Amino acid sequence: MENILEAKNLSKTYLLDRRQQHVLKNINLKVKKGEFLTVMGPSGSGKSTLLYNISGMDKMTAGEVVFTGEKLSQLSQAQLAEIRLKKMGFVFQQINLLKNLGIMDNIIISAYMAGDEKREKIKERAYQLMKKTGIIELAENEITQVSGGQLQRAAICRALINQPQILFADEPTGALNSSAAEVVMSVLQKINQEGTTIMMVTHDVKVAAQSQRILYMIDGNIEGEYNLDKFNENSELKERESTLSKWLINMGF
Ligand SMILES: Nc1ncnc2c1ncn2[C@@H]1O[C@H](COP(=O)(O)OP(=O)(O)OP(=O)(O)O)[C@@H](O)[C@H]1O
Repeated sequence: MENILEAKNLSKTYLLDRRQQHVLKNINLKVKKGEFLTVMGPSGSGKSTLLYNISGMDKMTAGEVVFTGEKLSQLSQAQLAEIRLKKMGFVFQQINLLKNLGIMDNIIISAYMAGDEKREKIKERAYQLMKKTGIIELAENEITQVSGGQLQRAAICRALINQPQILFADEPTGALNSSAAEVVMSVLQKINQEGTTIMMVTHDVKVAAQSQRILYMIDGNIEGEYNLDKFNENSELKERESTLSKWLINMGF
């Protein structure tokens, strides 16, 4: 399968109290088009930093990231912003929807600001996304009137409004109770099955077990990789979760 994203010797170093802290150490990885990839590892191992650097949200210290054939290091800030707006979607643990806008306006604002399309066309796409994520009845609500799980589904709609090729999700279920997390994960699986590549960070084994491949990071390195592809789509989540758990324990999780 074709790669959508590739990191080559990706490194990130922070200067902290005049000391260099190597948070990503020559990371090499490939993300295949259409796959659902998860990054796990202990707190502080560099998972979020990997997501931010591989998506061009943060500036890598060394190495290269190639996204749909383009080298991110060679792009200007404006070109990077354009790619992030139109080809990438982002979902975070903290759901940063704008408080003074309703659900619908929060979902459509980035597409509307991009200025390429008429509002009605964008709204039609937003309705389709809200239908898919089960929040259609909330379109006219204020964001203070809905639950955390519904808000996260609205955030997913916002992330998908420009039809990105890849969705980056940093702990998308981290702030949710288990039933809301389940719904959000079924939404992510559906989106993935429809063709959007997903790269996600999570601490939660049950959440990770719903993806296809898991990378395990320790101290800025990718120390292992586990493939859940051998399970077919209908296999029990419990079975996937239990074999993944065994592997993670071996990795020191
Ligand atoms: N802006 C920054 N400046 C300095 N150090 C940073 C910065 N961002 C992250 N770090 C450091 O980089 C390391 C990796 O952080 P990162 O957030 O990527 O880890 P993580 O694996 O996602 O952790 P967690 O699971 O706790 O979210 C940590 O030691 C962190 O303190």
